[in-house]
Amino acid sequence: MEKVHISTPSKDYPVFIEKEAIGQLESFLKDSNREVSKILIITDYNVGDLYLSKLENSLSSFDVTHYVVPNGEEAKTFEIYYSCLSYALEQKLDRKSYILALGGGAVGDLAGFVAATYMRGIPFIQIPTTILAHDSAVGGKVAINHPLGKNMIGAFYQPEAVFFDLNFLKSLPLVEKRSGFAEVIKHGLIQDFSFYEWLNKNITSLETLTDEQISFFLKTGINIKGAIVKEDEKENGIRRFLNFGHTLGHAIEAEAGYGKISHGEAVMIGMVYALQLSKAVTNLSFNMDHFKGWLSELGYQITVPSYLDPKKLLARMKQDKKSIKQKVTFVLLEEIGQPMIKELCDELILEELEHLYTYSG
Ligand SMILES: NC(=O)c1ccc[n+]([C@@H]2O[C@H](COP(=O)([O-])OP(=O)(O)OC[C@H]3O[C@@H](n4cnc5c(N)ncnc54)[C@H](O)[C@@H]3O)[C@@H](O)[C@H]2O)c1
Ligand SMILES: O=C(O)C(=O)C[C@@H](O)[C@H](O)[C@H](O)COP(=O)(O)O
Ligand SMILES: [Zn+2]
Repeated sequence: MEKVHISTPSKDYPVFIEKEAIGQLESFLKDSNREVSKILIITDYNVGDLYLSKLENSLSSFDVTHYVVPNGEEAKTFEIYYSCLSYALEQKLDRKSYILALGGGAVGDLAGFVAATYMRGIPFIQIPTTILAHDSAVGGKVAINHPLGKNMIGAFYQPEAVFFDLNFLKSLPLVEKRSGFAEVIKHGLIQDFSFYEWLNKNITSLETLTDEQISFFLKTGINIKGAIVKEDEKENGIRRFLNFGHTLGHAIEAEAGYGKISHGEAVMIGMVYALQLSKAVTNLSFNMDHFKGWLSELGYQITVPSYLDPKKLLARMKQDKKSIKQKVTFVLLEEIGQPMIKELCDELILEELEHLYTYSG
């Protein structure tokens, strides 16, 4: 079984990446060092319909229950978080119980936060089912949203393991592939020029991705993220680079209403913006026309929807977790693969934002 090892100050854990990876889950849990009193699987309606019974059947020697939450961002609310905790209490989960997050990043973020806070923390395992979740399932950021900001209520809480079963990706709709692939491109842009070049050269359509391509870019992305999280688990320094494109991306998601524009698509607009800002601030040398042409080929919409007011987006960006005293801080690039952190003035932020309303791909 292919394995990436994640090492952080709070926990070391394996990420298994393979077709039929969940076939190994039961033996992982039966490891003599573990005592598993009960398992709660948290999933959403879409993923539950597709894969819940398969997962439950693979865990027949354990006492397993499940809780199904709404699809997508609707799962990352205080009400759903509270309902998961109530269900866990009703089912008498204890400190030897495991929570399994079966789904994309929304389920992973929610279930991880439930695990982090139930009885002050019980073990959990990520079972990602989207391309995007190569990012969200690794690194231990777990959270729910608040109407005033994305992921504002959360924790750093690492899973015991990640089981990335590549067969689950077969049912992923094109829009979700596009959302997830944005974070793959992010990993190349911030840390590895040759990986970015490989993606740019080899991935010309998201409809015809091969298993080999998917497996390669997921592993490379996870390795890039793992190396950063190893150095800076709690985001005091270089982990902020993983937020490339998110300053505007999160503002767009919140301002449009969670779930209206997918996380990856919002982050992609945010990355185009951050690249534009980098050109203005760091003299980044990068062929934007070529980049935007590639994104159009892949079907990305890279303009800010006209119904979003730039001043409201600026106000949202001031609430970003990287902002201190309402000064907006961006991840910029000096070169592809060389990120830096820079606080920018409101005038430049708004001036460059205007360009994103007019560009057509
Ligand atoms: N914690 C982190 O480090 C981190 C990193 C990146 C993103 N995120 C968060 O992740 C979330 C986005 O995650 P996502 O893009 O995986 O989306 P998601 O979990 O919202 O899933 C997207 C949609 O795809 C469906 N789906 C999931 N897997 C499927 C499958 N295999 N087949 C068919 N349909 C499937 C879901 O039901 C949902 O409708 C955002 O909330 C974002 O903030 C967190
Ligand atoms: O792992 C990280 O660190 C990231 O920033 C990864 C991002 O892709 C992800 O969307 C994360 O949830 C954003 O975190 P936030 O702290 O800005 O909410
Ligand atoms: Zn993200």
